[in-house]
Order: sequence, then C-alpha cells, then structure tokens
Amino acid sequence: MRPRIFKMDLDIDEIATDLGERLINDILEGSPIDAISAALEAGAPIWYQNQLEGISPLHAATYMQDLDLVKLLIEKGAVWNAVDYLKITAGDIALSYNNAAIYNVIRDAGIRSELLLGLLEKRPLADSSTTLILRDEDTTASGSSEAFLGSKLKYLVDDHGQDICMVHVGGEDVGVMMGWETDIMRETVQKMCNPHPNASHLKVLNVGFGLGIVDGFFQSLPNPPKEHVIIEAHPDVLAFMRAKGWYGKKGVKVLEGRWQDFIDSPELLGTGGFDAIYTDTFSEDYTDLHQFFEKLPDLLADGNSRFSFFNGLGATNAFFYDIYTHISELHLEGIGVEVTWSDVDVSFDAKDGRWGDSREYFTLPIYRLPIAKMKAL
Ligand SMILES: C[S@@+](CC[C@H](N)C(=O)[O-])C[C@H]1O[C@@H](n2cnc3c(N)ncnc32)[C@H](O)[C@@H]1O
Repeated sequence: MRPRIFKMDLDIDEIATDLGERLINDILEGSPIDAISAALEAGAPIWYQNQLEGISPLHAATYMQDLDLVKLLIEKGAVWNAVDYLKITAGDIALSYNNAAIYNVIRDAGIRSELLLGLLEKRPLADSSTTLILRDEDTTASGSSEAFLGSKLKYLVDDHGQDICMVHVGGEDVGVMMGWETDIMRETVQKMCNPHPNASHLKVLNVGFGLGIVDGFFQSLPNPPKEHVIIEAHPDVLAFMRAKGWYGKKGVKVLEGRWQDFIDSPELLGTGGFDAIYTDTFSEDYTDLHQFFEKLPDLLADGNSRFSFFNGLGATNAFFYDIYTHISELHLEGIGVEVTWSDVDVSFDAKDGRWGDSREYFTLPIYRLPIAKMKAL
C-alpha cells in the first residue's frame, strides 16, 4: 500500500503543478474568461503559485488588469494575500498600475475574510516569508507580550542623535520606540487637544510610555493636563520614567502594569472619562488593539473626547497597511466611534539612516493618523 499511496500523492502533485502552471500561463496569455472559468471548474488549482516567480492566478489576472477575471477568481476563493517570491501581493500590483477598481476588489476580499475570521492574530514581521503575512505567528519579544515584558531594553542615542528604546530579538535589534516618530506624536497631540473645549483642564490617558515623546507633548500643551494617567508595563521603561522624574510631575499618575490589568479598574473608570486617549504599545497585535477599542465607550468622557492609536500594523507593505487601516475603521464604526484620517509625511528621513542596523518596521512614506470620536446620537 505505502508505495502506491506515495505514488498517487506524487501524481496528484504533478497534476496540480501542471494544471496550475497552465492556468497561470493561460491568464498571462489573455485567454478568454470562459476558458479560465472552465479550467477552474475542471479542477485547476486557484491557490497555485508558479515555480518561476511564485505568482498566483490572482497576480496574473492583476498583471493583465482584467477586472472581470479578478472578480471571478476572488469569487472562486483566490488567496487574496498570497505573496510571490519578491513578497509582492496582487494588491501591490494593482496599486502599482494605479488600478483602483481591481485594487478595491482585492482589498475588500481581504477585509471581508479578516472580518469573517474575526481576528488578525499576530503582528506581522517585516521579513516574513510566509504567504499569509497578516497571520504570521511571532513568539519573540517583538510579537509576544510575555517575551517582550521579560526582555532587557536599551535606551540609547544613535549616530544621528536619534533617541531609541531598543529590544534585542533573535540576533537583531528592534526599535520599541524611535525618535523619528516625533512628528507623528506631535501631530497626534495637536489633533487630539487643539482646540478642545476642556483645554484648560484636560484629562488624558496614554497607554505605553516608550521614550515619553507623546507624554512630553501632552505636558507641553499651553495648559498641561489636569490629570495625566500613563499605563506602562515594562520594568525598564518604568525605571527610565522614574529616572526622568515622571513620577513627580504635577497631575501625572503612573499605573504600573499592562493596560489589560487596569482597563476595568476604578483607577480608570472612576475618573468620569478622559478627554483624550492614546494607545501605542509594543509586541501586541490587532486582536489586542481591537479589545482596547471595545472599551472606548466606557473610557471617553463625552462627544468631544478624542481617541487615537499608533497606526503601525502592516506598515512595511502599502496593501496590508491599507487593510489594517480599513479594518480598524470598520471596527471602531461598529462601536459607535467615527474616525477621520490625516496623512503625516514620514518619508523625509527614510533614507537618512534612521534605522541603523535595526529592523525596519515602518517603510511607507505616509503615516495615516487616526482621530476618533463617539458618534453623535
Ligand atoms: C512604542 S512604545 C510607546 C511610545 C510612546 N508613544 C512615545 O511617544 O514614546 C510602546 C510602549 O508600550 C509599552 N507596553 C507594551 N505592552 C503594554 C501593555 N500591554 N500595557 C501597557 N504598556 C505596554 C512598552 O513597554 C513600551 O514602553
């Protein structure tokens, strides 16, 4: 029996390879949609990625800019987030052709499938080599909260004078927070607090201190917050905060621990709600962010209160970044919170050595900054 089963497996592999290669070639040669549809009906594997470049039928149809075929393939279950050997998705190809119609079809398929599956499990690695980038499992300090909170952090200033908080992950340094994000943090505080009807007595909540950049901007407002709560979980960051005098600042209250430990506690719920809430953690994934979103109705003071978060998931690929941005908007909308987005140009120093030898976790030229508010009833 065994050799025969083995032989059958081989045959099936060969047939799938043959049909898959043929399917992709036919698409690239412009075969009519009816012929492609018939090939799929006859068993040509829609999931196949060719041997030469690792492209899928969806990549091929997108290269051909054939909207109807793209729709058909999506309808038949094409893998919307397959990446070829160069880590390019069909969405990236549509983007490079500036083909909005095809791009939207693929992006919406991605959004639907992620919403359906409910959860985007693990934060993607910049150098992921799997096909399913959004679901990459990462148990290191960059993707596992437990591993991160048990790791040693380094605070340093690089050759460009940039402040960095670093963690060492499997042979490489990863920035937990880097000085180049200062413009993002400045803009975020401006957009959350200026103007605000409670500007003279703001109540602010920030989750994740890092380098203290965003907290520094809150403190630099013309009227520093009346109450400024900071939740921080990492012992090395807490030591840094103590050394920099944050525990003694007027109005500042440091809650030592994970936000999950405090989210339902009287320390937060007893404040009567916050005027501005920001969250920017590390090693957490979209699932955690989504859980935080769901607590917002209890945490925001009123219709003037604003929420923002570091929108950095998927930020090494324009297509995945767009998917995360849309999914967060849809989830926030689902809990009655509406988001407006603005762009922050972060391309200015991209080639200016801001990464050094560390992992590049944000390689896009534009940061999409969210400002969210409870919808008026
Ligand atoms: C990217 S940094 C924040 C940077 C900050 N926005 C700034 O302007 O400098 C992330 C911070 O979140 C902290 N952190 C990670 N997971 C956390 C959690 N579950 N609860 C609270 N803090 C967390 C990390 O220790 C780190 O200090």
